[in-house]
Amino acid sequence: MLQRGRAGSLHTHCAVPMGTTAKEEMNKFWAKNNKLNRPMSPHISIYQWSVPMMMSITHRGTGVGLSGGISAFALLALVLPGNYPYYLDLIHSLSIGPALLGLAKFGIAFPLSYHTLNGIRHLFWDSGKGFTLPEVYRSGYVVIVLSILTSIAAIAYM
Ligand code: HEM
Repeated sequence: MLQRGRAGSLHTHCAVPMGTTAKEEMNKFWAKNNKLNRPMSPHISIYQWSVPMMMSITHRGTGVGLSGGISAFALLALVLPGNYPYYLDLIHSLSIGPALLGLAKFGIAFPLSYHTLNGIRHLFWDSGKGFTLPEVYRSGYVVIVLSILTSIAAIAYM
């Protein structure tokens, strides 16, 4: 970089020698960490678990789960020979108990309702509001309770 010195004269300023690649720097970084037996960032084992943290992880988990589930459903619909009512009848013919069936339905309904409601919480945060710790907890509990209630309501209609 060209900089003007105190006396006003121009001189070049070279901060980093360009002798190494990013990969070499990373290798050096990890070799040093291993040699000094340093714990790996972000030190997952030393964090104290909290409700907002669990909810954040669950939002990502349900987002990825929904993406995978919907993609799998769409692909199966394309490649399987039968149609939807056929497979629905097939499931009915297995005579699965109501408890297991309810659990399976909850497993489908909950990720969708949780991700949608928590997504609305995220969009609300995007307005710049609701970031005090009590507000984060309060909106979190509202989302958890509403997700469970809407999932149970959806199961009743499934
Ligand atoms: C089947 C429907 C949906 C799928 C497959 C889906 C999938 C995903 C995925 C994969 C992510 C990224 C998660 C991460 O890496 O952290 C995500 C994030 C997000 N989703 Fe969804 N989503 C769906 C529905 C919704 C709905 C209905 C809403 C809102 C009403 C919503 C709001 C959000 C928001 C706000 C984020 C970003 C959260 C952040 O800032 O970290 N999503 N979603």
